[in-house]
Amino acid sequence: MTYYDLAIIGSGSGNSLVTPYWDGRKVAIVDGGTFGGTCLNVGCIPTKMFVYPSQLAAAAGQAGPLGVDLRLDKVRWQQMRDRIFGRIDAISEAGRRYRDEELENVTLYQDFARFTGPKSLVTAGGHAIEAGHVVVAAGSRAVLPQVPGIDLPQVHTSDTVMRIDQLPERVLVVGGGFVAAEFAAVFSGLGAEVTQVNRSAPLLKSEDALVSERFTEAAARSWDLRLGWTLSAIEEHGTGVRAVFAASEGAGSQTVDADIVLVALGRVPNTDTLDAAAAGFDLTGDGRLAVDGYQRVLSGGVPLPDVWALGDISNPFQLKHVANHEARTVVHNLEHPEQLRRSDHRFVPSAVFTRPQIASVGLTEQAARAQAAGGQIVTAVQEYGSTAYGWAMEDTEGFVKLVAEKATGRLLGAHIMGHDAATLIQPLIQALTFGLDVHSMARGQYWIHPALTEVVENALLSLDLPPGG
Ligand SMILES: Cc1cc2nc3c(=O)[nH]c(=O)nc-3n(C[C@H](O)[C@H](O)[C@H](O)COP(=O)(O)OP(=O)(O)OC[C@H]3O[C@@H](n4cnc5c(N)ncnc54)[C@H](O)[C@@H]3O)c2cc1C
Ligand SMILES: NC(=O)c1ccc[n+]([C@@H]2O[C@H](COP(=O)([O-])OP(=O)(O)OC[C@H]3O[C@@H](n4cnc5c(N)ncnc54)[C@H](O)[C@@H]3O)[C@@H](O)[C@H]2O)c1
Repeated sequence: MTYYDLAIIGSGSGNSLVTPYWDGRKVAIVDGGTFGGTCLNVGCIPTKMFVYPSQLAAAAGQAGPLGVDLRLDKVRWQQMRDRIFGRIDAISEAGRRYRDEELENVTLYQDFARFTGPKSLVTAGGHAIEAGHVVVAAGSRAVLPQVPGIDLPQVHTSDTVMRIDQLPERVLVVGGGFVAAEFAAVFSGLGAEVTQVNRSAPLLKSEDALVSERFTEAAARSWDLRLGWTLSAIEEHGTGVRAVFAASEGAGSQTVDADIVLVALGRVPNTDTLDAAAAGFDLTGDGRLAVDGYQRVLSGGVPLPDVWALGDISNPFQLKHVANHEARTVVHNLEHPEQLRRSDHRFVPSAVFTRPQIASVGLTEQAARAQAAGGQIVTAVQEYGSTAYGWAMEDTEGFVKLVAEKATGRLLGAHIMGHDAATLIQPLIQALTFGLDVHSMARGQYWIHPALTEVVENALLSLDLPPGG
């Protein structure tokens, strides 16, 4: 049994916990996967590095109405892939080497581990570890449905699909969430024939209903979209596969032939492989580690001393900026046990880097109405096409939707679909977070003319609020 002052399970967001405070103290980092975790190696970063060139390629099909005839000559997939992973793999390896070889006080165990007690672990290789403080940052993994053929080499998750050797001609995307939306857009933008099949309608159903509805329509215009079908089997067919789907309601089946299949049916926290329940940690109904507002792991509803968790293993958001925020909370709390700080989960934004892009923060209209308890909710929808920059783009899809409380003029939620939505939403995140009311936001500052941000200004002005509200 080796004793450490701090043991961190997971080198994704967990890696940022090794601050100078730990110099001269013994730290163990345990990770059986690729150093740097999901976001760096198989998540946010490589996906967006594919999204950008795919957008450039897709622009060829969008320029015609503006009087510019573009043609997509060729996509050099291998060069694109190698540029992306040439950069990412080097960052991962440099991070691993720094922790493993250069920091004297840190020991890196490149192995999976499971708990034998609240502050003791054993690695798969048999190393027993005990620690004064434990931080669980072991993330989540992709769900695979147990259907015949799921193990075929043509079947991928987001972990493997970005490393394939050539751009497939036909891609089948199964699922209707964030991962499915992003990869369907990437592959179709690059010229592959994409079929997306989802169990239910509409797509992206955690979004505001108008966003889900309009994105589903946009997706159906861009690729072959089939809703209401559940994957039941995959079989080899020539060099590719044939996937069989059963009608989600009623009888009937259909098949889709493709070169590869991307399965994107959600992610589950890695608490099972950690033996978290055996160590006495409380789990939420969906299998996450239960934590309090200070990121302390609970046992029997009570925070365990010096055991912390952060990121996908414990929060329901499954977003990197949330994991980073929680890591900052844990860094502070480890270093200042007398002045614990809470994580702030009030206004967690998200963006889906699909085509068109989507971003949201705060309450959807449906959630706001459910919570209103008699108070009146107002909404406004402003089309990009109603502003000068929207005219420049000849935009027909983009819009900003705002949700506010009538009596107070308080903004409750913002939802954007269209060009640069993830960037355009930032002032609205700021307004929600710092409690800026709608009128002050709209009229208390300049809005650059004729920037696309005018669509946000006009959406704020369109809300039917009392004067000054
Ligand atoms: C395709 C894709 C795209 C995404 N895009 C975005 C995006 O654009 N924006 C965004 O905000 N979020 C995005 N996300 C989500 C984001 O990647 C995650 O929320 C974030 O990486 C979670 O960080 P984490 O530190 O909690 O876990 P991770 O980064 O997953 O780290 C957990 C680590 O723990 C290790 N581990 C697991 N079990 C054990 C064990 N028993 N013993 C030892 N080690 C273990 C794993 O090997 C892993 O390295 C995306 C995710 C995916 C899959
Ligand atoms: N841009 C981003 O921030 C970004 C991008 C990608 C992923 N992520 C994160 O990664 C997580 C995982 O993404 P995801 O797209 O895999 O999950 P998701 O939760 O977004 O979507 C899962 C989809 O699969 C469907 N589904 C679930 N089980 C099913 C089953 N048995 N049969 C058929 N359909 C089923 C759901 O209805 C849903 O449409 C997300 O929660 C997201 O937070 C974020």
